[in-house]
Amino acid sequence: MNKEKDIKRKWMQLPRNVVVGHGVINEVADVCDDLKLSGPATIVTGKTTNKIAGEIVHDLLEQCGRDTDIMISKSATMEQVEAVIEQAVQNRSNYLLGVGGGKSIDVAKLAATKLGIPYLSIPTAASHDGIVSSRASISNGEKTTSVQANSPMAVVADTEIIARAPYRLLAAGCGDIISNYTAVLDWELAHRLRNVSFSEYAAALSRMTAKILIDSAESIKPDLESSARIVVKALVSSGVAMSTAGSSRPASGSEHMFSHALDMVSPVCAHHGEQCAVGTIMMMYLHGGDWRNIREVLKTLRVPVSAEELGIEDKYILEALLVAHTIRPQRYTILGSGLTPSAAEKVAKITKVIK
Ligand SMILES: NC(=O)C1=CN([C@@H]2O[C@H](COP(=O)(O)OP(=O)(O)OC[C@H]3O[C@@H](n4cnc5c(N)ncnc54)[C@H](O)[C@@H]3O)[C@@H](O)[C@H]2O)C=CC1
Ligand SMILES: O=C(CO)COP(=O)(O)O
Ligand SMILES: [Zn+2]
Repeated sequence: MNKEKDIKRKWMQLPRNVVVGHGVINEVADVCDDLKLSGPATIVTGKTTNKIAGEIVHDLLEQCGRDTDIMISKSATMEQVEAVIEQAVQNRSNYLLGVGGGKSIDVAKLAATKLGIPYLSIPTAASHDGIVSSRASISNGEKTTSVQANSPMAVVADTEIIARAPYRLLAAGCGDIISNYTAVLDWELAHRLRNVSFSEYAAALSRMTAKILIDSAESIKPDLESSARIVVKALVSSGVAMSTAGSSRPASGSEHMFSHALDMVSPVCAHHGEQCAVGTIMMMYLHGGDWRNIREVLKTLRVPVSAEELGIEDKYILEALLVAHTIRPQRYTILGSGLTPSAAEKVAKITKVIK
């Protein structure tokens, strides 16, 4: 047998340009020129983020003679993806620009992928690591699924804009990064118990990103552009880990399943990264790891560490813990085939997530 034929093939998609810094939004037309993007474009943004950056991007492109349209997306659902596709086809758009939080970027990402056109990722907050990744987290009304999508052709992360966003969003981004620890532990477990394919490089990059962020925790503070820069770099690095793996596995495990479950069961939700952070404390306890240290670092960063701080009732934390394993049944994690009600209460109480 020819052993060379057994070597797995891999196709990694990464952005061509990653532009990070003060005022870089002003370079958006140059980035489009560099990528040879021409013709009409559609900006996918949110109601708030349109005022913060969507309109700026629109005006900058129009000033350069680029016909640009704005579409306000309300949520990260298939419906919104279809609506963007319809508008982009009507406008004969040659490329999209996702401007805003994780939801606008994910909608632009999946719509561009389905249309077979490029897109740019222009985050207005460092709240999630989907800025760079080749995955889109889309809800079908019941569950959030992680869909394979194209990586952005370019990322334009203006740290001046990002630093002006509420600190809570930056803290949420830190939570999303710190959750890499339990995500990788779950991935290793699935590799050992279920023979799930595993990438040492993606896992090491993901863990290293979380470690660098934790080591920088003391210097991450509100209203500091240098803090926004630290977190953006970590989010880019974590997204590259996902793109390297061709899966969200390096950055999404049981703690993310808990967060997605909370989105389903709780009438009130906190930010994605905040919910993942609380999930990380509990899943680290289940893994037998140093959950107390994770909790302390999150407190230093002013990331919520309890149901009360999330603004979510204890009963929904318990409900989410009980259904989290059903969110992605194919994704094996420390939750296995589910927790019993008494185990769920125990983990949430011991880790001080509920009283
Ligand atoms: N595709 C991927 O690999 C990943 C996807 N995600 C997804 O991303 C989403 C979470 O991202 P988020 O940004 O937390 O959610 P989001 O898009 O809902 O934004 C959170 C809030 O922040 C506001 N906001 C954004 N920038 C602002 C600014 N500069 N000033 C004031 N307000 C601002 C938005 O208007 C929104 O109300 C989830 O749907 C999650 O599943 C998260 C991580 C990775
Ligand atoms: O949020 C993610 C990584 O931070 C990845 O998204 P999923 O949990 O939808 O796979
Ligand atoms: Zn996440």
